[in-house]
Amino acid sequence: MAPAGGSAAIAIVKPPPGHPGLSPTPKPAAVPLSKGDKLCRNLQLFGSCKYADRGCQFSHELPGVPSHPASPAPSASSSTPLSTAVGAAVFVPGGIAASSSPSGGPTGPAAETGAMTPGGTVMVAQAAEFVPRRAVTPALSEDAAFYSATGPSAHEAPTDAEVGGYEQAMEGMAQQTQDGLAEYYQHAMDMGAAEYSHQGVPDPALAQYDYSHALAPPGANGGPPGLSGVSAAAAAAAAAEAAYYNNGMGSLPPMGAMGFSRQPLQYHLYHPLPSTNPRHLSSTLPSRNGSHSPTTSFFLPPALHISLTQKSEASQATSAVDMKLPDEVGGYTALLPLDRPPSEGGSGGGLGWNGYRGWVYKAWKESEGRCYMLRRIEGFRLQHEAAISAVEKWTRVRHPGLVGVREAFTTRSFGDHSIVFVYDFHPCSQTLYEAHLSPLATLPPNPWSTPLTHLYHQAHNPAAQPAPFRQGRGALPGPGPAAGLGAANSALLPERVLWSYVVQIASALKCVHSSGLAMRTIDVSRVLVTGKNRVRLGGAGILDCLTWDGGQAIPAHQQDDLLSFGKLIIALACGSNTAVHNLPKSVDHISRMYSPDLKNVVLYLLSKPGPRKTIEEVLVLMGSRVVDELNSSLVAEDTLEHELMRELENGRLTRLLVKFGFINERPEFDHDPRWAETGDRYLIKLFRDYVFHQVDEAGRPVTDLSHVLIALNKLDAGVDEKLMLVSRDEQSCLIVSYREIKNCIESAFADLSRS
Ligand SMILES: Nc1ncnc2c1ncn2[C@@H]1O[C@H](COP(=O)(O)OP(=O)(O)OP(=O)(O)O)[C@@H](O)[C@H]1O
Repeated sequence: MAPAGGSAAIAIVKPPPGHPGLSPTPKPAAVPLSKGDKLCRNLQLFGSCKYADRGCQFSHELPGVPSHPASPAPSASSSTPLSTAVGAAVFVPGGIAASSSPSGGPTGPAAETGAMTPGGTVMVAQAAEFVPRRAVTPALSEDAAFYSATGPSAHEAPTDAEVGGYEQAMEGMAQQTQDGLAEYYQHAMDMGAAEYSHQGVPDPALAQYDYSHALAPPGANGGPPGLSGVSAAAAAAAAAEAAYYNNGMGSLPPMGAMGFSRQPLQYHLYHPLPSTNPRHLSSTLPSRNGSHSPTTSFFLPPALHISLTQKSEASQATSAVDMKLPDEVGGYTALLPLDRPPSEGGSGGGLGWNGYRGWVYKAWKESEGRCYMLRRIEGFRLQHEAAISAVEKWTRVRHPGLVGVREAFTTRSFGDHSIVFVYDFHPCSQTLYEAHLSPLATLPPNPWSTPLTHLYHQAHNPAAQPAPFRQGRGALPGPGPAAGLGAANSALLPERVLWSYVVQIASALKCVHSSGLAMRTIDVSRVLVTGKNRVRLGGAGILDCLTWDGGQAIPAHQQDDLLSFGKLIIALACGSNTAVHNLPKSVDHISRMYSPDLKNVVLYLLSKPGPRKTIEEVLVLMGSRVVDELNSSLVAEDTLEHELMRELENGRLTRLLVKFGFINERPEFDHDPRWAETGDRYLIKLFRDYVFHQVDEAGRPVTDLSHVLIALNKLDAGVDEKLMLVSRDEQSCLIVSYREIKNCIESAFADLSRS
């Protein structure tokens, strides 16, 4: 297309050979120009510069174009769009113009000077490339090589400058990405760091026992010395994997040889810790009326979620090192020691069992797929077969305040004569001593617990003490140690918590004593704290077995239980295990710091044994405290609460059933024998049949308790759900909602009550 020339408002110029629109070859480096030689950018961008005559120092002369092109003569063509005007510049899209001519550029006179951009501006051959101010990355800077997303083609070998610029740009990007990731992973590792220290990594405290020699030397598992536990485990797993594949697919080596060790879960990936941002936090806090916001009420509260996950992990925990323990003991496998060494506040396999040393393990019962706690009494030789039968009685005692007893057996699997007592396992539990009295009571609950609760607490209040159950001491302000009583812990146990413990222990003792047994292990190092303010008596049946006397001394042992109970309260109230040695001072401390009720209970428990001194009497003495405790929210999220809830529910349903009975068993009401058969009452009668008198196709009675409970609960709630009631002769059928039936019952009962 050859323009006529002359009348065109803007001359068509030939794009320069090196223009990126014509050729993918790199742009030659710009020749340095003086200010006066540089083309004004206004001219490039807008086609004119209004400061051209008012001091703009840049050049306004387009090469080959008069500095002030003659104004086009007013003509019809002046109103014609530029692109269609005769002689108008031809729009040359970048990249394709190159193919318009075999010579590599558009032809014609106008092509000599410049090309028109879509904006109608002129691109000039020697114009300096416009570089936006934001373009600061090396790849986009003036000196950088031209970057093509597809990379240089084979016939266009990139120059060193291009390669350098590109690499520099990529390195910059990679560095940024790496920094970001490194920061992210560092954060993640920080959050999970404590987790690693307890999972799959030997607890250093265990090293001082017999297990120490079993610790793998640095680098023994293929990793370099000093390799962290996690990466060492990963290396071991990788080595095992390599061995597996090198062996040929499918020839799996035995598990032990593979040495796979379980990787700790990254909880923060599944359940991010709640935001500490006050704006976000407010949405997770209960509202003023105590209810949670609708957005959060669908989910478990974070603390509960973490605690449950923590307990689950503690149950699954295994040791990454060989503890030199038997593979199997009486059907229990995967033994894991739970004793804490004295350096961590435990007795570390103390001689507290009538002079015998006791050890505690978590173990799995393969046949049940459940976890249990084994307490092994080392070096004990059973003299009387009957002694072990004493444990059988204990297996029948079930109480939420007692660590359940499962069985007992003798074994030589440990290389000696041992007797093993099997109990329910309560993950993440501590003894009362560890929780409240140990000078090291700020340590985590036990070596195999995951520390997420601590992270949670730290995230919210870094200054707060970490352990989940330690809300009593350390966190709350108190008057300080009980002076002169050898107090091991500085803060006062709140009375509310103390009463909670006392009531729970008394309730468990009552159950034990009324079963004709005696605990004999009421001591701060035998009572377990298994949840928030939840305690359970542990070690049941052991002393019965070790000091077998045919059960003759049970009454005396029951009296001892009461005495020990009093001593335990003193120890907790005074914050010291030795406070009981200075009774007058201890009682004085209690009367100053706690209510008179508590002092009375303690004095009663410490009084002389006698036939009239019983646990029932203690409960009477506690009086309203027992009721308070049952209504208390302190025992939330635990068995006791669930049992209480069930009681409440039963009570509610019982009231409902009583109403039913009243209504249906009153044929004589109002001198109308058909009262219960007519009006709204007929509906109730049909509903009673629906709930209690279901029959199958053959007319046989169906006794489905869950159907009864579900129907009664829906009735109690008065839901809108509809149900179909059918008469016994199947001649009438009614569709009503639970709400309507509830209203009928209420009004019928009200009629009865009025009569
Ligand atoms: N039933 C149980 N379930 C879960 N863990 C338990 C159970 N019983 C005890 N433990 C754990 O075992 C640890 C040691 O308990 P133990 O009763 O042996 O205390 P101790 O102070 O070491 O006494 P001793 O060594 O004299 O027997 C406790 O810290 C507790 O975490």
